Amino acid sequence: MDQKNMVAETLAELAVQALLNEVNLTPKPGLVDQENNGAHYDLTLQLMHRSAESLRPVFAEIAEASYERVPSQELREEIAAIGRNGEQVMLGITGGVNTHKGAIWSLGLLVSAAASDAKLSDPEFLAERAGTIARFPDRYCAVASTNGSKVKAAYQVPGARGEAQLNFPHVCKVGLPFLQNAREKGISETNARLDTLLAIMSELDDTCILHRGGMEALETVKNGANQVLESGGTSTTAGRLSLMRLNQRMMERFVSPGGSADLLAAVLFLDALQKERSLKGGVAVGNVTF
Ligand SMILES: CC(C)(COP(=O)(O)OP(=O)(O)OC[C@H]1O[C@@H](n2cnc3c(N)ncnc32)[C@H](O)[C@@H]1O)[C@@H](O)C(=O)NCCC(=O)NCCS
Ligand SMILES: Nc1ncnc2c1ncn2[C@@H]1O[C@H](COP(=O)(O)OP(=O)(O)OP(=O)(O)O)[C@@H](O)[C@H]1O
Repeated sequence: MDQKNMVAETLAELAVQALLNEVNLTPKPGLVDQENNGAHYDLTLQLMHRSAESLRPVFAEIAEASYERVPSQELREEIAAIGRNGEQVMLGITGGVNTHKGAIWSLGLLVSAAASDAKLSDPEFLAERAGTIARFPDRYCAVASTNGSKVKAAYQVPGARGEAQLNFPHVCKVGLPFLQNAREKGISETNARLDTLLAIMSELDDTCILHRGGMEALETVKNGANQVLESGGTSTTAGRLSLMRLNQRMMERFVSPGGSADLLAAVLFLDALQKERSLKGGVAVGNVTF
């Protein structure tokens, strides 16, 4: 196996593991997890697993296409075609159900950035490069009426595309520092990840929530997530009770934070990649890697 294949296989494995770790994390409010299907009639844990596994070749193809290439419009358009095909692969596996559309987008861009230079390990630098790729126009992008496009027009929020084009602020400025901080406090890995999800939910304008429940539901979710963290987080009894109340409110409104789940997967991907590349000797100093 040559270097390019090795990089592609490793990145695809890390991306799939990030998706599996996100969906297996339990108990998440509104989302599919090991206890229940959250606010979803058409999703199950098994379907999410099958969908995640089906995306391995898609992420590998994105990595191969991006290997040792600088960001450009050409690269953007090439990986967009692979990403769109990935959505079809996903829909074929799930019988038309959207399991991982947002995740293909966010992780696909981060995989592309990581393949462009196999020595890069700094999460913020990788997110910045992914943002650079996302900011190039894609001439072949269909003007589709999606849930996200309707909500973005109605509420003037950046959505999945904006989050990437802004260099993933909810991953780099919210999720990753929160995860790191929770670990330093000695909080268990499961609770640290749950708290990280809540931190993202407390700030993100998630178009999944806006689409189903409008601004009132989004505010309820943001405030509720904040309350869990202010009660001490999911490792405390008060925090767990607050999480149960939030989950109940979300189930009543039938809303689910799919965008926050995708960005948690992005956090877990960048975190695992940094560990993997640091072990192999890639040391990031600021924006320069030696
Ligand atoms: C940008 C995408 C997600 C479409 O965005 P749009 O807002 O129209 O989408 P839609 O409502 O169908 O899905 C958005 C999904 O993003 C996630 N999401 C929601 N809110 C957010 C947010 N604020 N930040 C990040 N992700 C979010 C959710 O999972 C949601 O389901 C994407 O499907 C796309 O354009 N793909 C084209 C292929 C491509 O360019 N790929 C590039 C590399 S893979
Ligand atoms: N554990 C999870 N549970 C549910 N959704 C998730 C999970 N992880 C990620 N997601 C993301 O959530 C999105 C699916 O959310 P949702 O079902 O609300 O979207 P939709 O099918 O576009 O809208 P709707 O179901 O409101 O018509 C996917 O794009 C996926 O990436």
